[in-house]
Amino acid sequence: MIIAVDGPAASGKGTIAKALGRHYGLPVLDTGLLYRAVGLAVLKTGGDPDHEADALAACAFKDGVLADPALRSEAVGSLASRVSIHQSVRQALVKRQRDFATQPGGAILDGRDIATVIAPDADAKIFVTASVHVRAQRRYDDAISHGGHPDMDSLIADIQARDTRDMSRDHAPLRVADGADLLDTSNLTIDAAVQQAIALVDAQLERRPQA
Ligand SMILES: Nc1ncnc2c1ncn2[C@@H]1O[C@H](COP(=O)(O)OP(=O)(O)O)[C@@H](O)[C@H]1O
Ligand SMILES: Nc1ccn([C@@H]2O[C@H](COP(=O)(O)OP(=O)(O)O)[C@@H](O)[C@H]2O)c(=O)n1
Repeated sequence: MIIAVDGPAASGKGTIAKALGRHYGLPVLDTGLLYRAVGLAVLKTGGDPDHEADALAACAFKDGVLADPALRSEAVGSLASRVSIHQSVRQALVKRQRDFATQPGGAILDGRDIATVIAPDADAKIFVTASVHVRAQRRYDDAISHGGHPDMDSLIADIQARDTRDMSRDHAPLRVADGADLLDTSNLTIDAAVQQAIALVDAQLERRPQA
């Protein structure tokens, strides 16, 4: 069984994907980390994230990089959204994601194009969203809890810039896939969002054609 969870930055898709993983006993891949690893590698090698050849050269990272806490920063998230517009970069990361998706027993993947490109035949598809303001507030609270000094206006601007880039790119733009259910978490606690996600997945699994 494959469950696809897509959505914009800080919508709560990672939190929901992990909770679904615990509920259904399935492994979870945060595919954003792959693009973040490419963004970080470009930064470290002094390349230009907007230059396709530089970004493609950065795709040959080792799996160990995915545990690097430096991947989690807002700056690397922004670099990730710049390298991810290149078709060759997306192509270089497809096999890793499909191998994970098709492992025996099933898997959950969260990202931007899981239900549209990576696993269009997924058994369940959820598109998680929330208002820009709520998403910026979540990033703000995260930064405060890690001892940071975030600026709300720049967080809002970063999220809006990332949404625009992710939704308007030519290859695998962020959009709600055919057959996906929308889950707006703006006014939901984490627990309520997870319960709704489980209910939506269960309902989609029920509707699956019987083999
Ligand atoms: N429904 C929710 N209500 C409040 N906070 C949430 C909710 N869902 C997620 N969060 C918090 O918002 C932040 C971003 O969530 P995350 O799941 O990492 O988003 P994404 O994977 O979409 O970027 C985290 O600190 C998470 O704990
Ligand atoms: N499947 C995916 C996952 C991420 N990405 C890109 O990688 C960036 C970072 O993704 P992420 O999921 O780590 O970002 P957050 O939602 O956690 O902020 C996104 O803004 C996208 O541009 C993508 O293009 N396709």
